[in-house]
Amino acid sequence: MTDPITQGLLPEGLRDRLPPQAEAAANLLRGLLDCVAAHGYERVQPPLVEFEDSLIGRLGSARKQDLLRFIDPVSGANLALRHDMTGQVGRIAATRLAHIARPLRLAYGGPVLRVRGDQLRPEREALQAGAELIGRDSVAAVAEVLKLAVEALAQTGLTGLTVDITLPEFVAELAAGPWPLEPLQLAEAHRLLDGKDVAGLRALGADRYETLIAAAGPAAPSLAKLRALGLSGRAAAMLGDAAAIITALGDTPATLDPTERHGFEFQSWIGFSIFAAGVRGEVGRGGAYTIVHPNGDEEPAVGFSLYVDGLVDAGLGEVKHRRILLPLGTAPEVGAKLRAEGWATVAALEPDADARAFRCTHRWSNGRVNEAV
Ligand SMILES: N[C@@H](Cc1c[nH]c[nH+]1)C(=O)O
Repeated sequence: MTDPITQGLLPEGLRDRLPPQAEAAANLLRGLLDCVAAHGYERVQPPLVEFEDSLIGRLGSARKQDLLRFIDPVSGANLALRHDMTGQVGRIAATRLAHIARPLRLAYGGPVLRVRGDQLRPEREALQAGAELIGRDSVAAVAEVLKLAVEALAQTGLTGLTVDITLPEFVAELAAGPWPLEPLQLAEAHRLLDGKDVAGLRALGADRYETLIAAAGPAAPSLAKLRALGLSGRAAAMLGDAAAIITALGDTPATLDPTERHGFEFQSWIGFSIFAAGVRGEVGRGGAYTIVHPNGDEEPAVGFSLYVDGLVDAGLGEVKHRRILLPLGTAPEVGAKLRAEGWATVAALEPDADARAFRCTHRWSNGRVNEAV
């Protein structure tokens, strides 16, 4: 009989990381957080588990069914595993760090858990690293955050970075002003735009919104098409702000889709996804959003979360340690000196140990470093 437990099987969507990927993941996380820290973002470490209501209430990004929930056997409270750290950082900013001057720059890294994987990413556990700039969601703030995300990803060795920008409130802005829609029509228009359903929009009498589908694409032509619509007010201001952010991105190619909302459930005026060559799915995601304080005050913020697993799977972050076997009885000072020089030393526990069997490229013998044979 093959019993899944004795076979060491894991529940669906969960996996072990083995050498060298486990170390690669830790290296990548450290590299990303070092980059963010160098820009003044200070690390916070929220817990893995919180009150279910706190994870659902904050930012409105999760529904009950998105969380792995359980009853705390100690307190009887309903708890859940975090599925994203942004809301937790918002909670910290709005409570324990409410008295700290804004803008407040915070960083975080750790595992998150989704109840369900999707086709692109069947894994349920993900290693997230991110930064949140709290107290601002201006063009300058968004540009800082987006450029930082790109810089952090680029230093891992990723290439072919591209940024997809969306304006999750743009359609609602048009519906409230220049291209009026009733609330029910707006909800339907959103749904049709999500499905890029031109015929549906016509049937709804929202023909004008068709042009938004055609306008999605590489940033410069997209902006030109959207500007040609001759909009004014906040919708026009959003386009101007998006243009400034795209300019700030410099050489990093960007696309603009003014209607995309999927995956941006809590982001406000701007959201973005980052992709890279050789990595399946997004390597990062972020945008502007609102933090609600205990007294009901609302505070703007902008940030990003990077997803480390795709980078590990692409082979990044692996350090090729030079491994040397120290035969039984080697003086401790020899090992200390070699480690100080950057070697990983592997101490033999028996005489005649075979360096290759311990995956060592070298062996200490005759008082010096020798290639393993
Ligand atoms: N945490 C969000 C991205 C984000 C960070 N800050 C704002 N938005 C996500 O992973 O989808």
